[in-house]
Order: sequence, then structure tokens, then C-alpha cells
Amino acid sequence: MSVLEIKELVAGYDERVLIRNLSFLVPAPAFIAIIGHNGSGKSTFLKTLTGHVPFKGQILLQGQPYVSRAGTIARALSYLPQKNNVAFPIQVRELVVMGLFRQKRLLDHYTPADYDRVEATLAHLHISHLSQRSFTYLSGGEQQLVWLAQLMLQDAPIALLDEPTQQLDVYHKKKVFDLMAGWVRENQKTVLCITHDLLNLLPLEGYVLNISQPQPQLEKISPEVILAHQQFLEEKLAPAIGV
Ligand SMILES: Nc1ncnc2c1ncn2[C@@H]1O[C@H](COP(=O)(O)OP(=O)(O)OP(=O)(O)O)[C@@H](O)[C@H]1O
Repeated sequence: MSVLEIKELVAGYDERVLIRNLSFLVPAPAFIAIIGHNGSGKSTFLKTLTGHVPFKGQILLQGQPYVSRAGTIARALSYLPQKNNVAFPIQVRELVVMGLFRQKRLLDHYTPADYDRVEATLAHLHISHLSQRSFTYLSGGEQQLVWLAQLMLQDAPIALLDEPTQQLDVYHKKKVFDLMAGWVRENQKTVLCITHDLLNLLPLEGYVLNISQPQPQLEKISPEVILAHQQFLEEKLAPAIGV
């Protein structure tokens, strides 16, 4: 059974098709970097996978057709959007513990054991010192690391991340790419990660999918492949064609 299969996917908005006839197969847990120019449709593709953008074609998650069972989809996917705002004051540990929501019933309380898992995850990300801080006062990069902690607790087999390293310094960018590589290698997760940080991909095992190309397909990461995509992306994006 494949982890993820996309067959002749067409997706976009009323006036614009952004993803046209995309097909690929991820047979086993893997890291997939989704790259492309600004506005090429990378976020649109992830939002298609989360059910927020209408599509034609087929999406199979762990062998199940996308439209078959909503519960299956929710359990299979975790998603970290590009912009994730919190409009109320909340402590970091309270925000991170919400990552366990799938494992809880509606009125269940979080237990001391749940908070132990939160602390262990924060420690794994080297941000234990943020645990008691108020989330809204953290820096953009610190907030991004907190969202990653919450995503890790969700523990879904397929993680979708929209530019998780966008606001991070070079040290933390590298750490987060190492972390995602670890999820694949040690926890058999599949990670689809939108990024503009092509150089960070060089040491990784996995694939790139360049949404700016006319026929995007999975290509194994190697220095040559990354360099070719870097050069491709340094050119202007061809204008998208309307429906
Ligand atoms: N809900 C929407 N309705 C109509 N058009 C939209 C909608 N959301 C996004 N778009 C447009 O679709 C295009 C692709 O947007 P998308 O966010 O998928 O690009 P992206 O590749 O993720 O870009 P970036 O690298 O800048 O994050 C953009 O031109 C955007 O304005």
C-alpha cells in the first residue's frame, strides 16, 4: 500500500487552475520538498490535500480514496499552515498540548502524562525554556518552533508543512530540516514540506517536487538536481494560464 498517490490532479480557484495534471506516487515513508516560485501554487497543493481547495483527479492517502472517510483523512494528516495566528493569550505548553486532540474524546482533560509528553517534545526541540511563556509574546521564529512541537505531538503518518523554516535563523533552519529527516528515518513518517531554502536540502535524503515546472514530478535529491532547480527558479515564473 502506498503512503500517498496523486493521480491526474487538477486544482485551483474559480478563475485560475494552478495544479494541472499532477501525478506522483510515494510508495514508502519519505521526505518531499515542495519548491517553486512565489504564487506558483505550492500552498494551494497542500490545501488541496487538506480538503480546502476543490480538485479533480484522485488523491489516495494510505491506499484510501480521499473522499471516502473524513475520519481516516484527519488521522492520516497533520498540517502546519504558513500563517497561523492565535488571537488570545495562551501559555506555550497549553498550545502544544492541543496537538494531542486527535487522541482525546470531546470532554477529556489533558493529564499530567500528556504534559510530560509536551515537555519531552519541547526538550527535543531545545525550547523547554519557552514552556511557561505566553505564546503571543514570542518572536516569529520561536512561535514557529512551538507550532512544530504541536505538530510533532499530533503524530500523524503524513505531515504537511508550509514553509516551517521561513522565520528561522540559519542554525534553526538546519535543525528543523534535520528534525524532519529524523521523522522519516526513525518514525517512518512522510513529510511534505514547502520551502524556498534549497541549499538546506543538499544533505537530505528524499525528493523535490517543483510546482513551477510544467509537468512537476518527484526527483531524488542530489547536488546536481538541487542546482538545476535553483537555476530554473532564478528565472521568472511563466504566467499561469486561466481556465
Ligand atoms: N482563496 C483563493 N482564491 C483565489 N486565488 C487564490 C486563493 N488563495 C491563493 N490564491 C492565489 O493562487 C496563487 C497561488 O497561491 P499559493 O499560495 O498556492 O502560492 P505559493 O506557491 O504557495 O506561493 P508563496 O511561495 O508565495 O507562498 C496566488 O496567485 C494566490 O493569489
